[in-house]
Formats: sequence, C-alpha cells, structure tokens
Amino acid sequence: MRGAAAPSAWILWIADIPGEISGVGGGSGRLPCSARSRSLRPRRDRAVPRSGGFQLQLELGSGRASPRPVMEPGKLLSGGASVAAVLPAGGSGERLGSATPKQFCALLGRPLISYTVRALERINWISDIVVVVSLENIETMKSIIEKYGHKRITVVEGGMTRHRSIFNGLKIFPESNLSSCPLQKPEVVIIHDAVRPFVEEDILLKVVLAAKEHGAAGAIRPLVSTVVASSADGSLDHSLERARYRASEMPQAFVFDIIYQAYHQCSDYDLDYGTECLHLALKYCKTNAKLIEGSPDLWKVTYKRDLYAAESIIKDNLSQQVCVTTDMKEDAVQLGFLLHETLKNEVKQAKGKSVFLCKNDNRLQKIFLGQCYNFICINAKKSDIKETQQLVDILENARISVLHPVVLISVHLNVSENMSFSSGMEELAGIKEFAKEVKKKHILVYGLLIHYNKDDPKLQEIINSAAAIISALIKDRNPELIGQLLVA
Ligand SMILES: Nc1ccn([C@@H]2O[C@H](COP(=O)(O)OP(=O)(O)OP(=O)(O)O)[C@@H](O)[C@H]2O)c(=O)n1
Ligand SMILES: O=C(CO)[C@H](O)[C@H](O)COP(=O)(O)O
Repeated sequence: MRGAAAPSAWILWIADIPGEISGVGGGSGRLPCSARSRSLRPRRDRAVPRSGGFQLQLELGSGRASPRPVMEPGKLLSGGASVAAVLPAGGSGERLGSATPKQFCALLGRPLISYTVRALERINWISDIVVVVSLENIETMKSIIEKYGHKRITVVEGGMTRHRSIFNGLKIFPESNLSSCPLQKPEVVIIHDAVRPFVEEDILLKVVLAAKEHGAAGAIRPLVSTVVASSADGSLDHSLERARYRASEMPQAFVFDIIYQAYHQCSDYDLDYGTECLHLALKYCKTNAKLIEGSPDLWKVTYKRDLYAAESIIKDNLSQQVCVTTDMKEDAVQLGFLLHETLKNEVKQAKGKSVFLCKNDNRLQKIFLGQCYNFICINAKKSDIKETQQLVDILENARISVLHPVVLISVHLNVSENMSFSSGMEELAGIKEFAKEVKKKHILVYGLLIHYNKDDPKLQEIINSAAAIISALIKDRNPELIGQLLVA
C-alpha cells in the first residue's frame, strides 16, 4: 500500500451490460515427434469460397458477468462424460499476411490464442486442453501459458496441415488409461480452432452432449453468400440452393474413439487436403454428426480485418461494466452519483443501486471476480490522487489486469469558484508520471478535471460531457492517452 491514507469508506456504484469476458498456469510441454515445414505444406484449392452503457447491476454478482462458481476443474459433465479439448494452432496464417501467425497476433496486447485458451479453460468440466503448435512456436506458446497463468494445458507439436495437427493432438491421449501418461483419454473430445476466440460455454455444452448421443456434433451457421461451382473455362457450372446448405464452423465434438479411429483410417490425401473433421467421422466411422446452430461470434479469424473485428468485440465486452467509487466527502458523493446516473442513462434498461463500500469490504472482491475492468475514482480534492493510488493498489493485489487492461479514470473536482482551469492542470501534472508507472501493471490511468459550481444551471451539461469522455476512454482503451488530463 502506498503512503496515502486509505479513506474509511467508499461509496461505489456499478453500471453493467451483461457479457462474458474471457483468463488463466503451466503446460507440461509434451512433444510427439513430427516434422513440419512450411514449404512442404500442401496447398488447398483456394477457388472454393472459404468461410471464412450501462445496465445497472442491481446486486453485486448478478448478471452474466457474475463470478463463476469456484469448482474443481476437470469435473465430469453431468451424465458422467469426461471431456478434453484439442486446439489446433499450428498454422502460419497465410491469408492474414502477417509475419506472425495469426494465433500469436496481439489483441489489446495479449495473443489471440490466450483468449481462446481462456474461453475453454474457464469451463470446469473440460479436464485437459491440448494446444497444438508448430515446432518453432513451442517456446512462444509456453511463455504465453506462463505469462497469463493458463492451467490444464499440454503443448503438442503440430503437423503440416490442420488435420495432421489435430491428429497429433489426439495422439497425446493414451490409448489406454493404464498408460503412465498423465492425460486421461476422455470420453468426448472437443476440437476447436485456436483462432475462434469467442466460443461460449453454451455451444460447447451443446456439441458435447450431442456428440455423446450421436458420436459427433458440430456448430453450423447460415451461409452468407451463395456457393457456386465453376466449370473448367471459369464460367458458372451450377449454384447451390443457399437455404439448404450451412457453413461448418467450430467447435466440434466427438466420442474420442470415433474421431481417433477416423484419423487412423483416413488416407494421406484426407490428411493433406481435407478440411472437415465431421466428414472424416462420417466417411470412416459411419457417424452422422448432429449439426447445431451456433452464434455469429464463432467465426474464424482469417484475414487482417478479422483481427480488427476481434479487437473491437473484446473492447466492447470490456466496456460493459463500470464501477464508480468515491470517498464520503459530500462534493464527491454528489458528483459521483450524478455521473453514475448519467452513465447509466446511456442504456435503456438501466436500474441502479448504490452500495456503501468499506475498503476491506469483501464485496469489492466480488466486483473484481465479476469482471469489472473500468473504474472511475472520484478524488474529492482537485490535486489529490490518493483515492486513485489506493484503488490502483487494490486492483494490483487482485491481479485483475493480468488478462485485460484495466481503465481507471481519476476524476478531480474543482468546486472552487475562483480557481482557474490552468491552475488545476498544473497541480495535477503529477498524474502523468503516476500513469506511466501504473501502465507497467496494465492499468491505464486517465485524468479528468471537472470544474463546476454546485448552483451552476449548466451542471448537468458538464456531467454529460464528463460521461461522454469517460465512455470514449473506456471504449477506446488507448494506451497512448494515459496520464492526459481531460477537462469536462
Ligand atoms: N498445419 C496447420 C494448419 C492450421 N492449423 C490450425 O487450424 C486452425 C484453422 O486453420 P486456418 O484458419 O486455415 O489457419 P492457417 O492455416 O494458419 O491460415 P491460412 O490457411 O490462411 O494459412 C488455425 O487455428 C490453425 O493454426 C494447425 O493447427 N496446423
Ligand atoms: O470451419 C471448419 C470446419 O471444419 C474448419 O475450421 C475449417 O475447415 C478449417 O479449414 P481451413 O484450415 O482451410 O480454414
């Protein structure tokens, strides 16, 4: 804790739009041998189209962003199935056209694959997650696991094609549970592309339960464009009736023995040119997969624009909940409440409740577990950042910025009538250095000066301007703007 004395109590308001935000130790780094070379990689036929506010949280911990129940990982799914997952991540991302394979491209500073890993890792009924990466990226993957504290991960070396990588991932599970291998062969295995980060528990559960019943299952989506076939001279041969067809997406799930047998029996041609696991289960194990409609967010990051879209979705998810804190001083409370009301009015379904929060109140922990990544700290004194400093300490101790950057807006009130803006700015110049320091902890601090007079008829206008600035800072999460002192 820094030198600043902690306020005896805080008032806190939370504004929330429901939404899941993806998070968390050590891989065993088991490597079956398999050579992989980019130049030897078979090319597939590219001619075939490729598919590519604030609602107020009433009770702390309510809504979709509420803390998940703390359960032992690796629990059996109800009905008794053991479930593991294989994430193929051994590609080079040619279509994206970056030197870095897309699964390692950073979104808000964190590699894409970490988001996907977190999306599966947070599900306690998935016992093991096998991540398949190319030989040259094994160390990168291990450092990602270490840095973001991912758990239950085994890293396996990939193959020249996606099918070969998946097969390598499956081979890591022992054929017999009597083997000395620490990974137990699961009853059902999920296969999910590492470059589809927004997979939700709901669809995973659906494909797993359907796979248990039917042997195989996969997520589908309506086609966006019509599929056509061209003749040898490049003219239209025929087109498919769009409504009858679906795009096959991920996740998919399989009874382990079915997909394992399918991969063992399939030809080299299948392994080198095939793109569909469900097809292998059908062709080699006579298993008709159950098809399950998935959400639009299941799309695969393929092109550069998909990276931009993914980052926007993450930012959007992160901006759905905001927590306004202030100490007990009258001006701060009044302003905090007005600000809170204004922020909350930005969404229609707003219903609010304020709670008093002592600094040791364990409800603060619930807010962190509830995945709030935006904090507005109202400092009663214009030039004093002690409440902000204290909140930074609490955030740091709670380690919530490990997975996502936290936005902290340090609001300073200038209620004095004779104080000019410029003198307010001077006194707050220190916030720049403070923000630079704190950025190392992945906490983005911005300053906001609200100069007002309680009886000013334009007070609401000033508050509206403050709320608009706050919304923009939260939505943008721009690390280059930290330490700037904005004026409402
Ligand atoms: N030899 C390969 C090729 C692909 N994949 C993985 O399979 C998933 C889906 O494949 P795709 O989107 O085609 O990825 P890339 O092959 O990397 O992309 P591109 O086809 O544009 O080169 C990705 O997570 C990718 O890393 C893999 O594990 N091993
Ligand atoms: O959508 C899928 C259904 O199985 C796969 O992700 C897709 O086939 C992968 O193919 P490619 O690696 O060529 O993009």
